[in-house]
This record gives sequence, structure tokens and C-alpha cells, in this order.
Amino acid sequence: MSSGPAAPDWPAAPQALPRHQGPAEGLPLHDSATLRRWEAEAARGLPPHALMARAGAAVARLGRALAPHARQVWVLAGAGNNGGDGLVAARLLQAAGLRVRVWLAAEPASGDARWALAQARAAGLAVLPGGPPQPPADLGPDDLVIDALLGLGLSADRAPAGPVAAAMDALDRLPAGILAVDLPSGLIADTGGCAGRAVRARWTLSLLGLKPGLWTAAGRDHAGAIWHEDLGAPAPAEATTPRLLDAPACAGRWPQRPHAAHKGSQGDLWAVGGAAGLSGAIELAARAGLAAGAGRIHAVRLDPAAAPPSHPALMSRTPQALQGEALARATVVAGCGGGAAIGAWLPALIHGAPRLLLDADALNALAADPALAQALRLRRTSAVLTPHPLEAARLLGCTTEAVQADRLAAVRQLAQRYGAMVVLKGSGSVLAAPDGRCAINASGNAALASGGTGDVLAGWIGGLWAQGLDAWDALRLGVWSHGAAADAWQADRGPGQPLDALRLIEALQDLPRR
Ligand SMILES: NC(=O)C1=CN([C@@H]2O[C@H](COP(=O)(O)OP(=O)(O)OC[C@H]3O[C@@H](n4cnc5c(N)ncnc54)[C@H](OP(=O)(O)O)[C@@H]3O)[C@@H](O)[C@H]2O)[C@@H](O)CC1
Ligand SMILES: Nc1ncnc2c1ncn2[C@@H]1O[C@H](COP(=O)(O)OP(=O)(O)O)[C@@H](O)[C@H]1O
Ligand SMILES: [K+]
Repeated sequence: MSSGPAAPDWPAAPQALPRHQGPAEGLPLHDSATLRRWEAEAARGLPPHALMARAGAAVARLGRALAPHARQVWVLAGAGNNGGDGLVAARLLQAAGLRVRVWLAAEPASGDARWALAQARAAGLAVLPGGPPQPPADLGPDDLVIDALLGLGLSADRAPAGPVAAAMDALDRLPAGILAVDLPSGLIADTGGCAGRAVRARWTLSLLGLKPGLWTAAGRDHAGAIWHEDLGAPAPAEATTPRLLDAPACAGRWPQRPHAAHKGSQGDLWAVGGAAGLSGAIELAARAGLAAGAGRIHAVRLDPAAAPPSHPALMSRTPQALQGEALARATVVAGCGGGAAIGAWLPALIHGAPRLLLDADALNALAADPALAQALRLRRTSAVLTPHPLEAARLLGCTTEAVQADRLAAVRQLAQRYGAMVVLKGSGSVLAAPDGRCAINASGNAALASGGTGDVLAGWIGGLWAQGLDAWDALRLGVWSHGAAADAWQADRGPGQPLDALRLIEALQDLPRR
């Protein structure tokens, strides 16, 4: 082995997520500008190349742990520092006795990466820049591939072309597991979008900080299992950084149910919607509120011709019943299957309901009527909005593509514009409050992509909120546990199994409350 830095002095093994011991509000997720500042500050206090040496060593060590039966490793390195990390890992893996081949996109430009290349060559690795990316012919499923093509320095506005694109093509066709260095190449750290395309990794080792884009939009499909290595560099304090919403961040947040609890002490949930032909949505929301543990559940049908709820524990109500004392005590979930009729009831609900969640057609009514939006902003108590991307686009007056291109920006804008707490649903749901708090949900999967699961979410959050949680806690816990129930379902049955809305309610009931 060459005379590189002496044994790299990283402090701890990379951390697997989500088994972390993070802060109660969730692990911080850092944007790329903060990561760049963090990197520069850390580098100032360390000998030359130390950060890259630590990063490469962490990649090598994790690679060996994840692919313990690998006999050979193929490292694809770009010309930037991401490639430099890959070159360090290549050298260390070779020193550990593995057969290592390296493909390098081009001669590196930065001092750190040039140093890593020189070290790799001195260790006897044949690394010539360019040339077609040819995987080793006998690369097998137990072997390891390291994606060190592009990291934080990705230019998001151009799709990879030339040699890097050819390397990505080669990565698409491999039998072996891919470990992405810092980010799956092509994934945009801040948004989870792709610069035209991105590598699909089996694992990603996120360096220094965790990036929001690993958890939302396309991130979940490309990052695989996410690991973290902070390189021993203390994180900058960023009060408004989005937080990762995962099991540890929700532990101990469930509503309490004292021994002497009775239905009157566990809150009144009113689910308002149920236009003709859409009564299933209101029933799903009401059943989810019941499963969440709310004391009394009232299902309000806006159209008397709509079918009454079929579950015997649900009380069927007319909209006129929701006023006076009843309204003043109510947690109201409005809009599931509401049709156009919900609009007429919103002024009274916005004015009178102390806890109000708007979903589906209530959101469409809100988007169409500036007076409702103004009334919502003037409310003195919390409101929650639960749009999917199309509803969010209507509320913001933009396209769904614009919402999805930067989900964090969209949800923050919604929270500001409507003075409400908002969850923008979809793969990696993002949450924001008007005071700047923000989170990305780590749970959930495509089993939820079926009609009615959003109605369940609305009723489930409402049912938790009705039991005395504050609005942000109810929203966080509701969104995370909704996804966690789908994860538990999928863990039992394997991926690809859809989860219908009624089964989802059962899965929510089965979820341990810890
Ligand atoms: N910061 C940290 O936390 C730490 C950083 N570290 C590591 O450094 C990484 C960041 O390194 P970085 O800044 O050198 O950028 P990087 O990701 O290698 O990309 C630049 C290269 O990609 C190319 N390229 C860009 N866009 C492209 C596109 N669309 N399509 C095709 N090519 C494109 C670009 O080419 P060019 O624009 O010059 O043509 C250039 O060659 C970071 O992710 C982590 O791994 C650790 O060592 C220590 C802690
Ligand atoms: N691919 C996915 N990954 C994670 N969650 C998903 C996925 N697809 C859908 N969901 C979740 O399922 C729910 C669907 O809500 P919504 O689109 O309002 O459905 P509906 O209106 O039919 O009830 C949301 O909570 C959303 O976050
Ligand atoms: K990478």
C-alpha cells in the first residue's frame, strides 16, 4: 500500500439509517450551500486531503461490510472530488486484497482528486482517463460497484453526456450491488430531482450531512438504503434546516390514553364531505379517525342522497348539526369526497372550528376563492392542509411539474401563503409550518399509490389531533405512521403488493404505538 495519510482518523463507523439516535425533532437535512460551507470550515482545520482520505476510507469500509463476499470491485470515478473519494476507496479496497478495476471519466482538475489519483497509481492501480466503460467480464452478483461519478458538484441544468453518460449506461446493466458515494450520480441534492437521469444505487453513503433530495421526489428510487458518515466534522448550527421524519423522531409522541379515559375525553372528530357518489371518501376518513382513537366520530354527508356510513361506530350527521357548542369542540376534517358542495360550508368551518384540516375538494374550493384564503390566513388557531401535487399546484397557481421540481420550496410557499401547516403528499411527503419548521417523511412506499389512501391520511391525522396533540405533532406523527403502516405491510409481503385503503386502516391499527 502506498504512503497515503496514516490510518485515516475518522471517529466512528458510518451510521445506518434509520437506527440513529438523533435529536427529538429529527436529523437535520442540509442544503448544498450549507454543505459547501461545512466542507470548507472542516478542511481549514485539517491537514491537506484529510477529508477526502476519510471519505474514501468510509466508502471502502462500508463497501466491504455491505458486500462481504465480493471478490472484485469496479469503481467508476468522475473528474471531480466525488471521483477522488472513489479513487481513495479503490486503493484501500485493493490493499484489503480485493481485485479492483477503476474507470476514470477524465483527468481530475482539483488538487484533492489529483492527489487521490496519484496515490492510486502509486499503489499499482492502472487508471487511465477516458475509454469505454467496460465492466470486468466476470463481475457477479456478490461483487461491488462504486458509483463515484457525480456528487454535490452536479450541474443540475444539463443531462450527463459523453463518457459520464456511457458510464451510467454501463451501471444500468450490472448484476452487482451499487454503492453510491455521497449521492447517486445525477440526483440533485437539494430537490431529489434528476439532471436528466440518475444512477439507481442499492446503497448510498451520504458524506458530511444528509441531503433532502435523498428522501423526496426521485430520491427514494435512486438512493437505496441510506448510510451516513459525518467525516468527524462538527455540523454548522442551522435552526431552520428541514428535519428527517422517521421512527426515532416520532417515538413517544403518541396521544396518551389515561386509565380513566372516556369517549368524551378523547375528542370529537367531524368528517365533512360525502357528496353523492363520493360517500366512500368520507367513510374512509371517519374510519381512520376511529382507528386513530378519537372518542366520537361524526360523519357529515353534504348530500342527503349520499349513502350513510356503514360502520356501526360512526354517527351519521347533517351539516346543520355542526354548529354552536358542537363546532366549538370539534376537530373537523373537511373535503374528502366533498364535491363542489363543500365550498359553501367552508366560511363557517374556517371561522368556527378550533382544529381544521382541509383535504381534496376543500383544497380545490380554497384555490378557487381568494376570500376563503384570506379567511384562513386570519384564523387564530391552526389549520392543516393535505394537498397532493396537483392540488398543491392549484393552490399555488402553477403546474404540477413546478411543484414536483422543488417540493420543499412548494410546501414552504404554501405554508406561508395560507398561514397553515401543510403536507405535500407523494413519495417523500414534505411538511411545513408557517413559522418555518419543515420536515421530510422517511416512511411510506408505492403500496400507498391507490385511491382512498389520502382520505385515510386526513382522517388519521384528524383523529390524532382530536386527542389533544398540538397541530404540528399530530401532522408529523400522522404522516409518519401512515407511511410506517404501509412499510410494515410491505415488509410482510414484499414489494409490488398494493395496499387498499381499508387494509391500510387495519395496518394503522396494528402499528405498535411506541
Ligand atoms: N462537499 C463535501 O461535503 C465533501 C466533498 N467530498 C466529495 O466531493 C464531492 C463534490 O466534489 P466536486 O465539487 O468536485 O463535484 P463532483 O460531484 O465531483 O462533480 C464535479 C464533476 O462532475 C462533472 N459534472 C457536473 N455536472 C455534470 C453533468 N450534469 N453531467 C456530466 N458531468 C457533470 C464536472 O464536470 P465539468 O462541469 O467540469 O465539465 C466535474 O468533473 C462530494 O459529493 C463528495 O463526494 C468529500 O471528499 C469531502 C466532503
Ligand atoms: N409512491 C408513494 N410513496 C409513498 N407514499 C405514497 C406514494 N404514493 C402515494 N402515497 C401516499 O398515499 C396517499 C395518497 O393520497 P391522495 O393522492 O390524496 O389519494 P386519494 O385522493 O385517492 O385518497 C398520500 O398520503 C401519499 O403520500
Ligand atoms: K456518486
